[in-house]
Amino acid sequence: MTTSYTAEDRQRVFAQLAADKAVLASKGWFPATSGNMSIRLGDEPASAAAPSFHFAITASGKDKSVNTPEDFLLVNEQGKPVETTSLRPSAETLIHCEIYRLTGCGAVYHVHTVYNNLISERFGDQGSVAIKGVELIKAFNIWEEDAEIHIPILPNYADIPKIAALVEGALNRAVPGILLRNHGIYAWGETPFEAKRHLEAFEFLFEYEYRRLALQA
Ligand SMILES: CSCCC(=O)C(=O)COP(=O)(O)O
Ligand SMILES: [Zn+2]
Repeated sequence: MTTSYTAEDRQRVFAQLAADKAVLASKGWFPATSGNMSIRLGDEPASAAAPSFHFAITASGKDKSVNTPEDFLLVNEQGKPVETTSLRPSAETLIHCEIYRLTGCGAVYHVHTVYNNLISERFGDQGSVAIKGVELIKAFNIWEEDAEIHIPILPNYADIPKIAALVEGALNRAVPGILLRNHGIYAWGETPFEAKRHLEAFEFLFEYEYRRLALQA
């Protein structure tokens, strides 16, 4: 594959990942080394028609609340490293691959929080959670009044390829995120800025829904 990005692009993307990782870590969203993040390199959309692409992703098992020179590596559309490195890509890289392939997005961020775990468990049996009439739904570029969104929830198999195989069937094109039951949220966007905005909106909505249900109890 001829790459359409330079060494400077690689450094810029690693720096963006480091900056966003620090912000998400400051919110406590990477407990116990959990979570992973990736940003696609190059300008080509990762569509089915052009399935070759590279992305930078967090190395597996790292403490995401600290910055080191060994936090990120480059992989291809199959999740295989494309540079010589001792680092292992995230154990969940195949889920990132599938999200890029299906959506052509530019960044995928994944975090584990108490609220996303509780909501995914509460609504896991129905396969999605509905949230309606909250202003922050506009963060997903959904502007209709009193909008309702349905966030898909997948089972949390230990076998990551088994989860990745379910992403296509679960994807809701209007909603840039998927919950894994009792695990966490994957959120994506055309840019890292958008992926982070979507992630923050999801987490707000999960806390909102948890507290709304608690008020009713
Ligand atoms: C202790 S977290 C379990 C693995 C996980 O769900 C996760 O998000 C982090 O895995 P990675 O390989 O990306 O560090
Ligand atoms: Zn995870």
